[in-house]
Amino acid sequence: MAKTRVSELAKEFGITSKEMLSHLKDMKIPAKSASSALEDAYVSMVRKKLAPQLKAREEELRAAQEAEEAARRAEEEARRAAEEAARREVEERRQRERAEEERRRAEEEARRAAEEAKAAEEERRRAEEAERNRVKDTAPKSMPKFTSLLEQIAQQEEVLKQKKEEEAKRREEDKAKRASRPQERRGGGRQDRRGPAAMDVAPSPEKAAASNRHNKRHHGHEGPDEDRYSRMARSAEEYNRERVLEDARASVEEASRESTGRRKKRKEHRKAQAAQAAKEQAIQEALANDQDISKLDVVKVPQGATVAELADLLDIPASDIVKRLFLLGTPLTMTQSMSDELIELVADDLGREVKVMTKEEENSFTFYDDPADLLPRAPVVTVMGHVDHGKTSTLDAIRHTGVAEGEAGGITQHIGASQVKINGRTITFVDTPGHETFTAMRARGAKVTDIVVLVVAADDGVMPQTIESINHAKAAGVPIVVAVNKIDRDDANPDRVRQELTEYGVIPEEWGGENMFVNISAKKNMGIDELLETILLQADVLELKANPNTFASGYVLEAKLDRGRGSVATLLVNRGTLHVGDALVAGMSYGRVRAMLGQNGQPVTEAGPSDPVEILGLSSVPAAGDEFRVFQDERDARDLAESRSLKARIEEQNKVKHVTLENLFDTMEDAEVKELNLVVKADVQGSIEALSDALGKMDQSEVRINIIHSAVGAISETDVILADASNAIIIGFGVRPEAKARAAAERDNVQIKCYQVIYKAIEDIDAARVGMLKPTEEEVQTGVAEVRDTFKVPKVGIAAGCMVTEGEISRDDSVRLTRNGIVVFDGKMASLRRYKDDVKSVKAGYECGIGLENYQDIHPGDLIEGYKIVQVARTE
Ligand SMILES: Nc1nc2c(ncn2[C@@H]2O[C@H](COP(=O)(O)OP(=O)(O)OP(=O)(O)O)[C@@H](O)[C@H]2O)c(=O)[nH]1
Repeated sequence: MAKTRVSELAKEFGITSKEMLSHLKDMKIPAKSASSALEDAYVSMVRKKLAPQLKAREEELRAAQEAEEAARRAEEEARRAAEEAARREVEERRQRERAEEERRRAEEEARRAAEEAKAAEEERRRAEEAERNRVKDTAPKSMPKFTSLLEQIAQQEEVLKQKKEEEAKRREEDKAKRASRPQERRGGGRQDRRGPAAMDVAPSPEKAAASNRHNKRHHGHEGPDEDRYSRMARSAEEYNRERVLEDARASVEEASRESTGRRKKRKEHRKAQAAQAAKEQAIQEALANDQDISKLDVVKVPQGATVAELADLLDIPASDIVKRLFLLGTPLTMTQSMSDELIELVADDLGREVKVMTKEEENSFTFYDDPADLLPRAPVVTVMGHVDHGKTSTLDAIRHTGVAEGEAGGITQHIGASQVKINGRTITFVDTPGHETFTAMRARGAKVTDIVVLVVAADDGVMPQTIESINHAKAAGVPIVVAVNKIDRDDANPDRVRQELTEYGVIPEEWGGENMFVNISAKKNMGIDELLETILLQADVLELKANPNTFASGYVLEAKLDRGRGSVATLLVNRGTLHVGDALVAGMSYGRVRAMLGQNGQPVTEAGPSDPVEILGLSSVPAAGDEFRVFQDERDARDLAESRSLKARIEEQNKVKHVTLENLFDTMEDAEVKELNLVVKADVQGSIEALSDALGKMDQSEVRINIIHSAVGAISETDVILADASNAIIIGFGVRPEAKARAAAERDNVQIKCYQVIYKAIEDIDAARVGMLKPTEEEVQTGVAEVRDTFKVPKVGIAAGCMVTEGEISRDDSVRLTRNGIVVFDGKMASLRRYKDDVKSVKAGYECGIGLENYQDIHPGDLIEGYKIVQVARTE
């Protein structure tokens, strides 16, 4: 039940605190600034409300990320494709060049081979010719025979030559073929080179160079013997690769420049956010540990501080602030209080950091837990529902203790909350059913309930308090589990209950809603286990956790003054573990835990998160809903409690003096309003709350009822002194005045009224209120006199000689002079005389002289009516 800051919540949704504040405003959730603490109820409300938005945002982010990723991938792909295309282009060009070169070389070779063959043929023919000529010259008789032999040789040579030519031609064709198929040749090069044609022809110098180049390239360096074409091809390849790479890089850079800019901005924004968050965290941690946040250059400013107070806190001349306010268009004087926004604006303008502390924040604690320290805790449940729908019976069935039948005395101990175990798990129930307590606690900032069990009688359906309960639970953002009760009754109609509840947004899960429903009969003990299991299911959804290994904190559920045991308070721990002997502060009370009792009155030594426990040992009686916190040092606890009491007293005193522009007119009008001041003392806080609730509902337009002080405990002498000083009545519930108080009341004439039942007190107060109503004014005629004559009286003017005909006219009556039924004068008498004597009154049947104040125009025959304004008490 730790609170969550607006900034944390905003972070969770990935939005700015400002955006979150605007959402909160829309949802009518009170939050002043980024560091305002929010109740869990509000937090869950916000989470619920903003969940779709969060989801949408996540989607958006994911889509953006995906788009970015896709763009990046596309860029990469494009870059790779461009590189590949460039590489392929270079490769192809190189292949084309190589093929061209090969072809050219093959042609050259063929041409040279043909020339060589031609030259050799020429040579041979020339040698043959010479030989023939020589043989011819020296030939014997057998020459013809020899000649035919030569001819035969020549023929054979001719055949050989033809064969050679054919062979050369075939080789040429082969080469040409090989040149046009470089890949194939490379692939099967070895075989080809080993082939018969290759064996015949010695490798050409070009071929050797090419093979050299191949080897050298392979070894990563180039030699002077590298041929021109391969050099050209290589540099072309390099040039192309460089150019393509450069282009690709440029386009990648161009494409990513925009997103880099965005990334940079986002990074800066995140950095600023992180710094802000770190600072807020530091402030909150410091506050949580009661450290001085001024070390962080942050000034704590109480909410509603005046211009002068703010100046004082910031240690600057007030005129500086007044000037800034003027420029901001909100001129205020030194003693006027400032809104949170104004305080923050002005401080910001001054380059200062402030933390506006709400009263709640001043009195509440903020704790930080490492998520690793959090352990599951039991859910805390409040049972609500319409009167007589079976709240008590349900709780009773759950606890099997017979509370409903034995409320008057069946239970040994009643500490305000109880725990049940089911399937080895615990559930804590707040004992006081009904939304009044729930809301009263919530109004004090105490968030004790995790789950509401709404009991609806199946025979009665949705009733006014059912709706109220739903509204209260919803306002607090607490999930509702519906227990449809009394299903044992013949006229039970659980489906109708489900149907009716849908109208109020409570929709069963099986109908697509969010609420779990269980049919039960508290009386017949049916469905109770299922209800408990459902509560646990709901609790699982909530993932309730707390850190048990720290100093305890939580809320006061109920507190009272016990005759024998002193101040007794039921606490619900929501964090840490409470031990006997711990020093703690609860509201304005402090003390050491002298003893701790569990739900059945058994002594316990410690209480962990979600455990209710009754403690003894506090200095005074805290109020229900007060937050409590354990301190390491009792002195710190006492100091805090005392400073809180002092502050409360000062505030009480200052209350009447506070005038702001907003309440100025009210206060002026209030001068007409009567006040009935009360000092209320009671045995339990609940009675005080019930009374103030009832008083709040009375018509206070004419008589304002102020409870100037209320507390649990006997009526003391100080109460009487306070009542005397403030003209108040003392009301006591279940308490009596101490002897000294009684004596003081008698001495100071202070009324003390003691009651046992609340409605009687309310009746009396209402009677007193009516008694104090401004009486109505009524005119009462006193007498009538007829003007018979007029006289001139020296120094007075005209006086009328009259005869009183009706009643009795007195000197201090108001008079009306009428002529022919028309009022010509309405005012006071200047004189009333009989003969020469001034008289107090004149009765009917007597003559008298009447002078009117500042009026001379009196005629015989006029009537003078005497009248009085009397105040008549009202009966409402
Ligand atoms: N038939 C039947 N009667 C029930 C059941 N549960 C409660 N009742 C009766 O309903 C009446 C009201 O029950 P309570 O438990 O006092 O109801 P409640 O809501 O606590 O009432 P308040 O405290 O007055 O608001 C009692 O007479 C119970 O006996 C049930 O399951 N079946």
